[in-house]
Amino acid sequence: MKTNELIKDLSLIKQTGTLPEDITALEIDSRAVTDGTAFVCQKGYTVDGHDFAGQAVKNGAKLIITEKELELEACQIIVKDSARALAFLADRFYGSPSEKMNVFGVTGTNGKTSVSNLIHELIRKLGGRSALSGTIGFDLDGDLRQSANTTSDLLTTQKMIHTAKEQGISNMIFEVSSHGLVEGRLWGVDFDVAVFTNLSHDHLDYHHTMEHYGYAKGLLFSQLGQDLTKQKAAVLNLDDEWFERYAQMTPHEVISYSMEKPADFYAEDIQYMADRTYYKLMSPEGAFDLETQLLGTFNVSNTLAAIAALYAKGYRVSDLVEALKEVAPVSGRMQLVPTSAPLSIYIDYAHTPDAIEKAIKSVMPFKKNRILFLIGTGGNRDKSKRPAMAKMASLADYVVLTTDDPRYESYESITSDLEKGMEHKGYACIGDRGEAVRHLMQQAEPDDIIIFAGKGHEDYQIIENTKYPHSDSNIALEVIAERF
Ligand SMILES: CC(=O)N[C@H]1[C@@H](OP(=O)(O)OP(=O)(O)OC[C@H]2O[C@@H](n3ccc(=O)[nH]c3=O)[C@H](O)[C@@H]2O)O[C@H](CO)[C@@H](O)[C@@H]1O[C@H](C)C(=O)N[C@@H](C)C(=O)N[C@H](CCC(=O)O)C(=O)O
Ligand SMILES: Nc1ncnc2c1ncn2[C@@H]1O[C@H](COP(=O)(O)OP(=O)(O)OP(=O)(O)O)[C@@H](O)[C@H]1O
Repeated sequence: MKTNELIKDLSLIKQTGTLPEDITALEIDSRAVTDGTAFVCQKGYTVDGHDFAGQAVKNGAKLIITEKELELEACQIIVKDSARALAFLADRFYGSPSEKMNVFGVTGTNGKTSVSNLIHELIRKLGGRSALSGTIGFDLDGDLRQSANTTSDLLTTQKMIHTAKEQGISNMIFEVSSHGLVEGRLWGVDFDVAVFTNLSHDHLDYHHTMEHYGYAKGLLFSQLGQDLTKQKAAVLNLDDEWFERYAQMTPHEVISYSMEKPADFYAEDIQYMADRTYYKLMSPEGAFDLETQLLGTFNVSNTLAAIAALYAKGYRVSDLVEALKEVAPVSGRMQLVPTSAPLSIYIDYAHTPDAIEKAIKSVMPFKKNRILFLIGTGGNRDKSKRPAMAKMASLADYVVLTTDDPRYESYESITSDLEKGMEHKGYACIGDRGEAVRHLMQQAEPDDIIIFAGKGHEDYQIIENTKYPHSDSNIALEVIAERF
């Protein structure tokens, strides 16, 4: 791209050296720089990209965008704020791709992956093409690639939208974390529909207060912007106390959904089965009998959110209801493990108090014997939620308290924090997750319902800084083979 074109209108303090005529790429990581790249220095919390500008030049960078003048051979553009400069440059370099696509953002404490995946799969079942970025990776219309974060850094985000657009995909779904919003990783993304699932205790090691956490999530709704000529909408959960505040953050249409009261989309006569859920969907286009393979109360809410989001972009409710029957559960979210043993095993990703409560309550309607529940928490992360998680786990008849990526924290430190919240004596503390799963399966009796929570789709345990292979379901099936 012509460098003059790239930096035209960029707010800059000064330029040193001669501007290269063209640049071949835009990067923020010196390790990715190749000949002819423009390198934008970004400050992290632990390291500062300005310290890698020299490395970037060695690797071929011809232009450095920096907040301070550096002792370097390459041309430098000095800006006041390099994060804002990056938002401008990435949007310009990739030709504002989000403006030419239908972009959906899904935020909330729980349900982001589930709702994003539902929107993505519904579009595809109805003949459209869609890309999805989130915890599970970057899914380019069925081609899954790895990504490091739920919400990727700003440059990766723009690259993903550009890649999807280049491949003729016209829909892009983002799972949006509060970290990503606060750090401006989505600056420049022109969202069409912003969806809110719910807000409850999580990530207080990062946000410190629920007020700040709630504010952070709200940034997505203000990011719908003020251009009322575009068909945009906020899809908000009427059952959550943040509904009103988020509605106030946007002048665009608000579409409500609820499991508890009349809303634009709401559920009546819900029936929970071990492998299906049925309800009557009340919608602006009338009432529909809805059937889904997704399980649990929270998935009723998630399906309502996804249907409302697509309705906002003109999809017919009847088509969505029909397509939903075929959509499979997201990997590791109340996923039934096939077994011939006379009991039910679910793998779930619940790792907040609210999600744990909902996971256990969702199997209660078809409980015949006991509910056995295994939960761990990560080491060196939000410790304040641990007792609250165990308090909710106490809803189960028998609980195993363990770890979920202990990192550098001792097993004992994690399980003793959890133990503080237990409300009955039917539990065991076993730090090693593999042993914990084994122990729980040794207790299992016919007709029990077993839930392994916290790991979901993940197939590893992080101990210190190493990932070890781990699968709750494989261990459970091994014990079943020995015992049943
Ligand atoms: C370990 C850690 O705390 N990392 C945070 C920290 O990064 P950092 O200090 O290591 O700096 P960096 O951003 O890696 O590096 C700064 C710059 O130097 C550059 N660099 C670095 C090294 C090098 O050799 N060359 C080089 O050019 C980097 O490319 C970057 O441009 O500061 C950055 C802010 O500028 C954060 O974005 C980053 O969060 C990382 C990405 C992270 O994983 N954060 C987690 C908490 C997170 O965001 N999680 C949410 C999930 C939430 C949920 O579960 O719902 C998510 O969205 O994934
Ligand atoms: N709408 C919901 N309300 C409460 N709990 C939910 C909801 N949807 C899912 N859950 C629970 O939260 C767990 C994680 O679901 P999901 O991955 O969809 O959420 P998430 O917001 O993407 O979480 P993360 O960002 O940690 O991946 C599920 O396994 C389930 O236990």
